[in-house]
Amino acid sequence: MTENETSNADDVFTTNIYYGDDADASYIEDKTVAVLGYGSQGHAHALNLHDSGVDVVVGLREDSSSWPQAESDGLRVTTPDDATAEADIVMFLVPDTIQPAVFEAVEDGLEEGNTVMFAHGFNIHYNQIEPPEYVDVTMAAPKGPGHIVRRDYENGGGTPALIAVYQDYTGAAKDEALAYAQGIGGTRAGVVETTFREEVESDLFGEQAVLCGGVTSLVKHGFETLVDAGYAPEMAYFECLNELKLIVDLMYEDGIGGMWYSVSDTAEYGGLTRGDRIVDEGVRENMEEVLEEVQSGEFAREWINENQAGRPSYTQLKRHDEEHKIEEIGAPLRDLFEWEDEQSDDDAPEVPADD
Ligand SMILES: NC(=O)C1=CN([C@@H]2O[C@H](COP(=O)(O)OP(=O)(O)OC[C@H]3O[C@@H](n4cnc5c(N)ncnc54)[C@H](OP(=O)(O)O)[C@@H]3O)[C@@H](O)[C@H]2O)C=CC1
Ligand SMILES: CC[C@](O)(C(C)=O)C(=O)O
Ligand SMILES: [Mg+2]
Ligand SMILES: [Mg+2]
Repeated sequence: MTENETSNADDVFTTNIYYGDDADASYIEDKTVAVLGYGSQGHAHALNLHDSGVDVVVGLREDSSSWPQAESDGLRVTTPDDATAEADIVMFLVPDTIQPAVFEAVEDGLEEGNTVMFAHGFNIHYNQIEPPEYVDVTMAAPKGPGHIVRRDYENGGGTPALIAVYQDYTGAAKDEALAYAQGIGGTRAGVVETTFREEVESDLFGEQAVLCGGVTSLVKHGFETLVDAGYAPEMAYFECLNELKLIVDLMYEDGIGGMWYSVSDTAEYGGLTRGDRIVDEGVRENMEEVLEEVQSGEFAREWINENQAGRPSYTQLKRHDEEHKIEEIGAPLRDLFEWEDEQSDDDAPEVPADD
């Protein structure tokens, strides 16, 4: 299939989107990729690329807790600066707030024509990292959590991804980024070409307003409304959190219409008449405010300062969230799912007790 060649896609798509054969693996197959970090995205990129036949070296600090795991997964591991020195492509997959320091530590190992890559453009867009002019700077950003990027790939599928070029020193930056996105499984689902600015702003907005912030707030408000009115927390958990996954699965598979088709007419009428009263114009205005904070750099400054101060608000908010009744009731309910044992562990992220 070539660019934009899907059923009636040409009439609908507004941007370049790439699939399977649009990517040319030769742009990456003779190269060594250093994946710095072996967390959520790091393990997925490293393992997917390795399984796609790419030479991968993982870069980790010497006392890293991820080091033994990466080695037992069959990967070569060394320090970030050694990995950078031997690699043609260096993908930064340590946390955003750590990346500037790691970049500074490895920068001397970058050679002319190498590529510096990101899965999120925060540090480039907000000027926290300034790469030298003699390298390419690109992005391959999966639109999904790393553990799902790995799971999708292993199951023969893929997670959609974005590619972007910030600096094209070699003239091959885009082709190489697309080949990388193919290597991690992105072209199996669709790879959208964008810019660093668009990726950063849409990603931060999406995770704050809808995917992580908005949805958890909606779930907790629904749960609290039922529990405060005297309903059993177990029932409120199944109604407002567990079933959300099942409803979203239907939207994922067949769109919003597919979900309405499967639920009852009563649910459909109730949802169509009440939904906009819950998420109303005020919520829309709040979303616009959140987007504005992202676009102006206000959120980025706040997050950078929060880290410089040792994360006081983050730590407190996280603790508060972990202590919510919905978490207390949810854990034993999930433990008692009869299929829990078979489904666990290889593909489920381990949630540490604390960090
Ligand atoms: N999480 C996701 O699914 C997504 C993330 N992204 C982007 O991908 C990038 C990586 O994010 P994510 O995968 O969440 O990161 P993680 O928090 O999962 O990264 C953890 C990894 O970074 C290493 N690390 C942590 N601190 C340091 C340090 N001080 N020095 C060296 N290594 C360190 C850890 O090793 P150690 O064992 O040594 O602590 C571990 O290997 C970010 O740019 C993020 O925005 C993009 C799309 C989705
Ligand atoms: C939705 C959160 C995310 O942007 C992601 C998994 O895509 C992230 O930064 O982790
Ligand atoms: Mg994201
Ligand atoms: Mg993000």
